[in-house]
Order: sequence, then structure tokens, then C-alpha cells
Amino acid sequence: MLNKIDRNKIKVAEEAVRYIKNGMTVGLGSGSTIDWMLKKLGESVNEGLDIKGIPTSYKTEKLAREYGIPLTDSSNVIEIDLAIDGADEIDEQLNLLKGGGGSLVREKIVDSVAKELIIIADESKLVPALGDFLLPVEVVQFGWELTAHHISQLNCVPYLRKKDNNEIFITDNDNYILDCSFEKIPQPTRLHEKLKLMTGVVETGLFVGMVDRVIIGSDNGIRTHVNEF
Ligand SMILES: O=C[C@H](O)[C@H](O)[C@H](O)COP(=O)(O)O
Repeated sequence: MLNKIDRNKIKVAEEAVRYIKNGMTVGLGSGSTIDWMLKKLGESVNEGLDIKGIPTSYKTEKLAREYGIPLTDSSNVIEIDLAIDGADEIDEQLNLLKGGGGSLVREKIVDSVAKELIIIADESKLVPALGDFLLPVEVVQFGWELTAHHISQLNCVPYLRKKDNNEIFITDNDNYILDCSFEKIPQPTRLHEKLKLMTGVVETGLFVGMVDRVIIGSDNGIRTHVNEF
């Protein structure tokens, strides 16, 4: 039996697939909302839609293969027509906080070069300002404690991400994730820039000024927000 949130995720997944046209190279994001999108996209591919997907995580790659979606990788591609991805928080300017599943680096590489980026989410992801969700920051394993100490000087507590069995979570790029409590992030660009300047930081989960369209699912249906830039 599907819960309300899953039903809303399915609605936005179906709507997003309508934007995928024959011949497109499509960035495939990561996360539970995207898992539904992959299912729908697989159905369209089986009905004849001719596309190539670029997965942003091993999990997405595995699921896409199971659904019969043809894949390529970044070494074969110079242009991505469209990327579809999820988010952990979306603010009023359509800036995002991402990385709850630990896929932020590959997502940002793909999402940032796509000609169009569509984000799909249920309405619980809409927030007035980013930061209630801990900000994921991917760091190299070597010296992570030093990097964490450096990050904590920005007035946050960085927690090393662990799995349910208490082992350290390792990303698809063999790095660690520090989940950082900032409470509120009023200036995401400034914070992102400060973090990126720190040696040891690979990438942050702040996706600023990248989104073209957000499709939100709620019990009343779906609504689309278009970024006017
Ligand atoms: O690393 C994970 C990604 O950024 C996901 O897109 C994000 O966490 C949203 O995932 P979900 O659709 O499961 O809420």
C-alpha cells in the first residue's frame, strides 16, 4: 500500500517524463523520487522512446538497467539536453539543498551542464530558507577530522555520516560526507563559496541558481514553478 508521499512522488515522476523527447541525452538524478521517475521512463522506453540516460549514482545506474533504460556515461557525451533530479529542500528562489542520499557530486556535475534542469519533489521539500536539513558536504577521507574542524569554524556542527550498521558511509567517489548543522542558510552562494575554498572539501549540497523548473506534488495535484532568472 502506497503512502501519501509516495503517491505524490509518482505524480511528479509521471509529469517529468513528459518533458523527455526522442533523441535526448538525459541526466538521471538520484533518490527515491527519481526511482519512481526511472520506473515511468522505463515504461516509455519500452513503448519506443529513444533516449540515452546518464546516471548520477551507482544505485540509479542499477535501477535504470533493470528498467531497460539505455545508458551512456560522461566520457561519451559533451551535451546533456535535460536533467531530472530530486531535492531535500527547495527555497523560494528555487535554490536547492541536496545530497541526503550522498550523490551530490555526480548530481552536480550532470545537473550543472544540462541545458535544462527539472527538479521533482513532494511539497514537504518546500522551505522558506535552506538549512533545516543538515547540509551534506563531501570531503576526501584523508584528514577528514581537520576538514571537519575547519568547517565547524563556520558556526556549525559537522557530523560524519554513518550507515545504519554504524560503518562510515562512503560515496560513489570513495569520499566521506559531513552532514553540517547550520540551522538557517540565508546566503547559500556565500556559504557554498566559503566551503569550496577549504582544502579537503570536494563539493557541497548547495545547488544555487541552477534550476529551470520545479514540479511539486501534493494531495491537490501537481504544480510547476518556472525559474525566470
Ligand atoms: O543524494 C541524494 C539526492 O540529492 C536526492 O536527490 C535527494 O536526497 C532527494 O531524495 P528523495 O527523492 O529520496 O527525497
